[in-house]
Amino acid sequence: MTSEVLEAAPPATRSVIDVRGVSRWFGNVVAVNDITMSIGTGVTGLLGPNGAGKTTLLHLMAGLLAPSRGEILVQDAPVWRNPAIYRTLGLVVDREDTYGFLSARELVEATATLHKMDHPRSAADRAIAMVNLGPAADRRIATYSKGMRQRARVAAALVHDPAVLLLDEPFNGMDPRQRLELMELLHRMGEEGRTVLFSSHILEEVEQVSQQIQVMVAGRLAASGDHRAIRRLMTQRPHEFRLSSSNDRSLGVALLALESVSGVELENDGVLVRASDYGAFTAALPSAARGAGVRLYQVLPADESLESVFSYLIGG
Ligand SMILES: Nc1ncnc2c1ncn2[C@@H]1O[C@H](COP(=O)(O)OP(=O)(O)OP(=O)(O)O)[C@@H](O)[C@H]1O
Repeated sequence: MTSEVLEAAPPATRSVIDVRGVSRWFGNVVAVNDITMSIGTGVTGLLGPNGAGKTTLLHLMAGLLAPSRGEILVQDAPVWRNPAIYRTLGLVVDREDTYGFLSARELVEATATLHKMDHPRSAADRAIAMVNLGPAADRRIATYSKGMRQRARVAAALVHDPAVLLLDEPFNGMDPRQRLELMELLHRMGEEGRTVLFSSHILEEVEQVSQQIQVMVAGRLAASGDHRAIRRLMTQRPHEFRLSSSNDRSLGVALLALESVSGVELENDGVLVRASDYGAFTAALPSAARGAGVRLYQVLPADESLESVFSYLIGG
């Protein structure tokens, strides 16, 4: 499985974004390494740890960066050196800086004017309503919260009603309510037949919004498919847990009898358990402890860092 892409399920719809053997390097750094993927309509999550190359890939898709190798098509047209494609695309970059002296309405309207829309004012009103920024739209952006600023940028990216919307870490810095609102907006846009691709380094976040997930690690495409299949790939793998209980030795003995456990180690203040199957182990643990007459105090994954999950996925 080392460098092979784990194809968990075929894309649900016809391809809108076609990435064909694309690489991009900066000097010696290979940010995107020979990626081939197709993204259909609806919402797709681009999941990967920091530095995986997500931003670079999104910028390549938006026609902001030239591929060092390969090509990207959006609706069958190449994106690089093709300004006409900007009508089709909206990009929300992962940056805080927006012109703070403008109001959201001015920013969004200016963007509509740049797109040479016939009625920039009404297009701006529509986009602002879509992101629920109405009451604050005439205040200076400098006075906004992080989440509001993000929504102003989303409105600017949406103003020309693009078929494809790309968002780089759009949930960063949002509070739970703003997050939910943006999730609903992305859902709605996907259901309307648009192609929405957003990046994130949080699996739970991606799962909540998108059926389809593309996983990137160290510049490469590590896995691709339906969110349930990706979750399975990430959970049905060797896993370590640190447990503490009323009697660690008895617990250790009981756990060794489980088929899903491949090793048990007594530590100073607990037990380290190696489980061959995350799902099976967590399901069996409570009754195993009960059966041994042991009270569980704490169950903590010992290797839950996202990096360890990803390095497992790419066989590292
Ligand atoms: N303009 C550039 N010049 C040199 N190196 C770059 C440039 N842009 C990106 N890189 C490098 O390419 C790699 C991928 O970066 P990229 O920002 O695309 O990753 P990412 O997945 O978006 O990560 P993050 O979530 O941290 O932004 C990193 O090693 C980064 O340092």
